[in-house]
Amino acid sequence: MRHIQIALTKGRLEKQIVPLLEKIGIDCSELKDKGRKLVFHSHNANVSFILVKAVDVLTYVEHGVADIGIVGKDVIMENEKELYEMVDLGIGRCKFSVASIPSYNPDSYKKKTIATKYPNVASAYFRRKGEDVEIIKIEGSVEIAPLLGLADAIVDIVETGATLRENGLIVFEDICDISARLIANKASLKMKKDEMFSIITQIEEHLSARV
Ligand SMILES: Nc1ncnc2c1ncn2[C@@H]1O[C@H](COP(=O)(O)OP(=O)(O)OP(=O)(O)O)[C@@H](O)[C@H]1O
Ligand SMILES: O=P(O)(O)OC[C@H]1O[C@H](OP(=O)(O)OP(=O)(O)O)[C@H](O)[C@@H]1O
Repeated sequence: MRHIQIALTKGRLEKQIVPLLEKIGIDCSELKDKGRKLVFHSHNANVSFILVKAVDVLTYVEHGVADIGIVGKDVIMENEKELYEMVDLGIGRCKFSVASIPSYNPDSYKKKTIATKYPNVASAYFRRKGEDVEIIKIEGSVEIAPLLGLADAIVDIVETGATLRENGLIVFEDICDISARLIANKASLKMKKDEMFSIITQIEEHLSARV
């Protein structure tokens, strides 16, 4: 069996993907007891894992350093890359929404300012609606922007809605649902076809048996 390198998004998704990999028989013991290490090996399969930031998962997979990546649809939508999106893993579920303070008027004709960590997703959404908006890129804690008047509204991820609620914001429009995806390097799918499809098919079978 040829070696398969899997790039995992550090944080939320990493924790949710481990049970799925274990269900298809890939040992993840090093990942569960990881300390500060960033590279891990499976003890029963010729598979290793790297833990990187979400957008870097795309970069490692696009360049073929990783054969497979696990990353949110939000990150795929924001960053155009040359890779294959193979499986909706059904984990890391959340949505993209437009949110603001209750006095925000989404139908106003005044040009709006939108704060977001996802400028490409936000501008594409408003372009589709035929609205010309100004986008301000923010790196985190985006909910503060409408509260302090930096922006009229935000485009951000909503999962439980707690962050919006606790900051007095409400959802005005839902843009789309998000979940984690298995992505693959194009060349790896050809060069390591058997190993790649063995992993992908087992994951698909496991997911379809669950529903
Ligand atoms: N409540 C949530 N907030 C953010 N992302 C979520 C949430 N729920 C699920 N996700 C998914 O989990 C992925 C990883 O989120 P995580 O917060 O771990 O990383 P990040 O926000 O990209 O990184 P960082 O916080 O280090 O900037 C997201 O890209 C998204 O697809
Ligand atoms: O609907 P909820 O369950 O409250 O989750 C949504 C929040 O989680 C994310 O932030 P994250 O924790 O990644 O921090 P950030 O603000 O630094 O991006 C997202 O940007 C929202 O702020």
